[in-house]
Amino acid sequence: MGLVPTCWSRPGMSGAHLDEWQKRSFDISSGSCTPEQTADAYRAHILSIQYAWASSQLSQAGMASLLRTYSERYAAVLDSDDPRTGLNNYAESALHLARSQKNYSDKWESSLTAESVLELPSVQKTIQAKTGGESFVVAPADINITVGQEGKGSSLTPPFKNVQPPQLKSEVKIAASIPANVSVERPSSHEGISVNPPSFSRPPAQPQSVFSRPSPALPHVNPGPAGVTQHYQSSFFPTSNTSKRKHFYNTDGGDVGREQNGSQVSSDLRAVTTFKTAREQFVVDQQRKHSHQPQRGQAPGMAATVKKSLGANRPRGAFSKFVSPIPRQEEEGSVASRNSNQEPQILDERLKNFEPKIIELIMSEIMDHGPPVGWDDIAGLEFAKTTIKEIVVWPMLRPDIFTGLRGPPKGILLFGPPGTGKTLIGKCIACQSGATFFSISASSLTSKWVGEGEKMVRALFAIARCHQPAVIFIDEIDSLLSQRTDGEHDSSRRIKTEFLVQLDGAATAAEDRILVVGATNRPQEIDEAARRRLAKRLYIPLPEATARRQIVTNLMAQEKNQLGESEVERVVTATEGFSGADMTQLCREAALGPIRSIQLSDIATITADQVRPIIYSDFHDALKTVRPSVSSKDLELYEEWNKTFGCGR
Ligand SMILES: Nc1ncnc2c1ncn2[C@@H]1O[C@H](COP(=O)(O)OP(=O)(O)OP(=O)(O)O)[C@@H](O)[C@H]1O
Ligand SMILES: [Mg+2]
Repeated sequence: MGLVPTCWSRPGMSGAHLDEWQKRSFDISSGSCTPEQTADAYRAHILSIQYAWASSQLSQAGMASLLRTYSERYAAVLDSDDPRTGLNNYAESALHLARSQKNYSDKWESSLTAESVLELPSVQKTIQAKTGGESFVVAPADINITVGQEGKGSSLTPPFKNVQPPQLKSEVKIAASIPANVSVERPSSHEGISVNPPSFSRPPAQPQSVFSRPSPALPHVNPGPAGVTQHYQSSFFPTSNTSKRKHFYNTDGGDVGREQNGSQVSSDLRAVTTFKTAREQFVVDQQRKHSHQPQRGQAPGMAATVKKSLGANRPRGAFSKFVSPIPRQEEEGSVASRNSNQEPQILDERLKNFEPKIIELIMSEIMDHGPPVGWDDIAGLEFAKTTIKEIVVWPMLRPDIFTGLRGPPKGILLFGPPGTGKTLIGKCIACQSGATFFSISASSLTSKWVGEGEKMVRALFAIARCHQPAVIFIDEIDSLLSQRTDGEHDSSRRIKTEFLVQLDGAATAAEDRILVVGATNRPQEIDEAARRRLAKRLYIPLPEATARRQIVTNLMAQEKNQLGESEVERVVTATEGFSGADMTQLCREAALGPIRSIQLSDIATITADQVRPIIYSDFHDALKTVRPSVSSKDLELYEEWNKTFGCGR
């Protein structure tokens, strides 16, 4: 006994100091002390250790080791039921208080009501001793029992005012459900008021847990009767039933959601612990991910169209989804729940025959973010815009009216010279139609694997069917649906065939609200079967004078300019044969005019306000470098094709 662990010693610790500690230890364990004295001495010893650690006389490791040693000895004195050596912490009265402790499915409620405290034999005994055998009834409400504050006087309510408290030394506050303002102190003797239930003060042989129970290895001492104030979170504390407690402690992440009896405690437990198993964390991440995905096809006019990446940008690191090549037995039963967490978009029965990889690839083609494009942003093209509104927007909004003969066509082809706004119209449809908008490029439907391409096309239409109303926009559709030739590769031929079947075949039901919008500047290369299926073929011509004026006015409105109406008119006249893209390019070039007029030496210091406005001469200069990109010969071809196949007036 009295051995000081070697970890106590550390450089700089004096020999005299060590002797002192050894002496104190010996005094405690010499056997000449009463249990109370021994307990007090151990407690003082523990405080000294903490003090020594706090004042840097003791290392962390040394302090922890000593605390462990002395806390155990201290606890042994408290718990021993031998009256010669211990304080019998598990005395009858303490067990009595703990008896009504509920199992861990309920919030723990102490039996320590005002009545029960008064009924305690030790309390009655004390009261009777002090009042000469008189007994009285006390209204429990708002009783403030503070027993045993040595030298501080009594704070008892009137009926107790003559009662002298027993000689107690410390205070234990029970923060459980004691009725208003009842605070009861704990005596150091087992004859006094003992309100600390055993499972509170020291659950025997409990492993380390997430609870705030002090650990012997930490600078908190074992909760004892004196000198230590404990605030227990009773609802987090497990029952004293060992088997249940064992189950409770052994509950791993997988059990958390499965607990039946322990739902209250487990939810509380989850509230206090931040630990999650990898699987739980994964489920939470997935839910978060999918909850962030906007509802598609719900809000017409919602902003935004940016094509999602085609999977290449998705993380492939440690956090990417691992798909085991062999389905595990135990997982098969929980496929539904797993799917509900991980792949909610693949729940549809109609998609069950498709590989998740393909579905994921197609889903990534859905546009749902990006700069909003409105109909007014498209200059001119009034006929095309009106027709598209008729075919796309209104039937999407009022499917009940657009039925039968009024039903929209299944396909539209936008054709015309480059840079005239075909892609812009596609973006506008994406924003304005309120439909799920798939922007598909030919490359995303082709695959190096034989047979994958057709599957992709089938999956595309199947997913679109699940997300109706849907618009499938295929820019540069000529690359996908060009004329079928004898020499072409078999796989690309099959993709085309599949596309035609899906577009107008048995696979497509009459009531399906799926519209394919194709755009091309090479309409003559489109396969004749595809041409027929893209029933509405709209010519998107070069902008007329009005449209060109609108483009210039719209773009100049965003910049500081000094263009008069007549000057704008001169620009419009000078740009005959320009496409919309050419007009945009011209305005960009003109906007650089004021910058070019700045001296090179000033460019670093000039403020934005000092840059002069755009003037007509800037356009004049720009017109020298920007030329129309569409030749008149090309235009004739478009006009010709429009006369033959187009649906315009
Ligand atoms: N009618 C228009 N109104 C306003 N801006 C237009 C118009 N047409 C073209 N533009 C401008 O030209 C740019 C290019 O247009 P867009 O990409 O729609 O051309 P396109 O018809 O798809 O060409 P391509 O056939 O080469 O794909 C647009 O971003 C826009 O700035
Ligand atoms: Mg385009």
